[in-house]
Amino acid sequence: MRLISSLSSFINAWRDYPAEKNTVLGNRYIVQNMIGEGSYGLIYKCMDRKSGQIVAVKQARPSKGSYAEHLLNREAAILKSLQHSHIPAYLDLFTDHRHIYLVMSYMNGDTLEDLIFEQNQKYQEADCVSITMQLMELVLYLHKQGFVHLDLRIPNVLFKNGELNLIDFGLARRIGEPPPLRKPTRPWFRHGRKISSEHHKISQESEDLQDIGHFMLFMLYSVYEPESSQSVIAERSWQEELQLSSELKMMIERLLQLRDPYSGSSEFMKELRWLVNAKNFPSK
Ligand SMILES: Nc1ncnc2c1ncn2[C@@H]1O[C@H](COP(=O)(O)OP(=O)(O)OP(=O)(O)O)[C@@H](O)[C@H]1O
Repeated sequence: MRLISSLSSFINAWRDYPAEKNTVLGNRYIVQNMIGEGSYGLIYKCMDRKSGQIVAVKQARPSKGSYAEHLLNREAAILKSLQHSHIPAYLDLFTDHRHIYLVMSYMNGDTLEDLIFEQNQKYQEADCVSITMQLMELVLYLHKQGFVHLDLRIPNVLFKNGELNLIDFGLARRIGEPPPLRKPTRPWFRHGRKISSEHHKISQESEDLQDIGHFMLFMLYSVYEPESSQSVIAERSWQEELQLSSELKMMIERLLQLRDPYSGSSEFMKELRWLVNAKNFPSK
């Protein structure tokens, strides 16, 4: 059994072996380096020899077969319908040696995941609120266009010189469209209260809002220091571990549907703006 599983991982690693520097994809895009490796895609920074532009080229991960191709095709269709300077622009979709590639504009920045876990950036409440406002501008745009992102996580937000870019529209869909074939699971924070079955009946817009709640908690945990006096590490909820203002705590609880959920992204944005004014936080 163990032999079969190590053989299959070996085969998958071989199938997903990334393209080398200077490989020409689709007879047009020259690989500079691989910039990302997600569960469903391999992403390269390339030079488009036709336009001379630097672009991002995402290949459906060969070992993930038709599901990865399905996600890449969806992502291409959605990017085609969007036009925003902080969302990658659709440029091309092509097949080369039976592999599918999506070409999009190259977005600058480090992921918020790298900033927190590799570069040890710390986000206080004011930073968290101002970054969330920037992200919400994009989420509001998406929702107004009739789409939901459904994967608003720290590895999908890029940050550079105070500018925020949103990527990875592989799980995004039109509001009202049936869910994708399957959806990756994500880590959840321990809550002070159990989520009732009532709360599972959530609209798609509020799925994005729930993700924003977790997104904010990741930022806020960057300044969390466990108490050294605790001899036994008891499991505590985020409400107990983080020292948040009562207003922000209540807003996150509403996002996570632990109390009276928001009616939609506009209501949450209105509250965020109110909080920025009330606390005199920088809005950007
Ligand atoms: N348009 C882009 N511009 C710059 N970098 C990008 C772009 N798209 C993706 N990347 C880089 O590649 C990484 C992985 O991309 P992406 O999240 O789209 O892949 P994925 O396979 O869908 O990943 P996941 O398993 O996290 O869903 C990103 O974290 C980012 O560093």
